[in-house]
Parts: sequence; C-alpha cells; structure tokens
Amino acid sequence: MQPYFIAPSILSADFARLGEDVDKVLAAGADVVHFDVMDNHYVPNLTIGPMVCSALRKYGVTAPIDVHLMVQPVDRIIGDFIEAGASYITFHPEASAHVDRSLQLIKDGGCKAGLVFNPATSLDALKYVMDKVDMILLMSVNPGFGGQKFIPSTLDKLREARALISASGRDIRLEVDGGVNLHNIRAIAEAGADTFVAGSAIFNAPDYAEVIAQMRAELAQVQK
Ligand SMILES: O=C(CO)[C@H](O)[C@H](O)COP(=O)(O)O
Ligand SMILES: [Fe+2]
Repeated sequence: MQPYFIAPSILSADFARLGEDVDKVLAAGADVVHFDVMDNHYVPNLTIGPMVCSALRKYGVTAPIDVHLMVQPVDRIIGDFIEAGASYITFHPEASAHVDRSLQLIKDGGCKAGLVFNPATSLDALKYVMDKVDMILLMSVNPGFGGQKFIPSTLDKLREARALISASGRDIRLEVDGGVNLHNIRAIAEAGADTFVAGSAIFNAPDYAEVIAQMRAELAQVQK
C-alpha cells in the first residue's frame, strides 16, 4: 500500500486565477493536482486542455499533475499532454478503440498510465493490461460535473480493485473521484483507496489547509 495522496480537482478552482489557486492548494498540503479534461462529446461538459497544463508548468507548478481524460478519441491528445508536463494520464477504456495501445503511448512518453471506470462499468478491461497500469481510478459519480453525491456502491468496487492490485503484486495506485468529502474519506480509504480526488470539498471550503488537515486526520484513523 502506498502513502495516501490528496488530489484536489481544479474543476472547482477559480479559473480566472488558476495559477494562484493551484499554488494555494499545494501550499495548504495537497499532494497532486487533479486536472479534469472534458470534451463535450464523451461527457456533456467542456473544460481545459494541454495548453492550460503547460501554462501551469510554466507558472512554476512542480507537483505531480494527474490528467483525467474524459475525451473520445483518446490517442490524439495523449502526446500533447506528455509535452505539456503531465505526470499521470488516465482515460476511460470505452473511449479508446485500442486500450493497450493508448496505455503504451502514455508509458512511452514517460508518464504514469491509468484506466478510469465509471460507476456502472466493470473492471474486466483490466484483465490483460495490469502490467501496463500504474493507476486505477474509480469514478464515484457519473463523470462530467463537480459537486455530485458519492455513489455508495463504489465501496464494494474499491474492495474488488484492491484485491486485483494485491494479486498483481505491483505498486498500482487506487484513486477515487467524485463526491469525496470529510465525512466519507475514511470509509473510502478503509475500502482500499490510497488517492483521493476532492474538488468541491476543498475549493468550496473557506480554508484549504484546514480541510486538508481534517482529511488527513480522518485518514490517520483508518482501520486496516
Ligand atoms: O472527474 C470529475 C468529474 O467528472 C471530477 O474530478 C470530480 O467530480 C471532482 O469533483 P467533486 O469532488 O466536487 O465531486
Ligand atoms: Fe476527475
């Protein structure tokens, strides 16, 4: 099991002051910047692309950037995000015609690769590509928007994913995304997650450092 990572989703940040807001949340104790890319095709919303990732790097952000691709097709945009300084690139298997090829493209570019599973999507796509996966991301809301409610069946799915990771013997991160907050983060960790995306719970709080410290206090009480 790897150390816990708190990954604020910048979907809920102040886009008019993005660099400053990202600096602020990292100074408040976040580990990873979660970067949601939506194309108004795979999901019904439109957000930010590689130029914004590159701008954050030029602005001086050195923390890992976790690019969550909600786009279809996938392969065309992977190279641009590698160039833009992404650290992790994850995509939804149903959005790629050739999942193995997309994972390999990410790894060939020196980034960590991951697959994302929607709430109703089974983990079957992992079966033949576990050796190429560095991160498994379970969506705990239907993708497209921040501020939604955590779907409880994700807890069973996290246990299933954790068992697959243990059986693989590899260090694969298990990330959860959607509706994560102070009240459920401990149960989510107990179900096996080690990386916690939180958008509205952090960026809508008056004090980022306080909410991140409270999340860590919850994680310190996890029963393993
Ligand atoms: O991928 C996402 C939505 O598709 C976001 O990362 C996610 O919704 C985070 O926002 P919140 O913590 O407010 O639910
Ligand atoms: Fe996300």
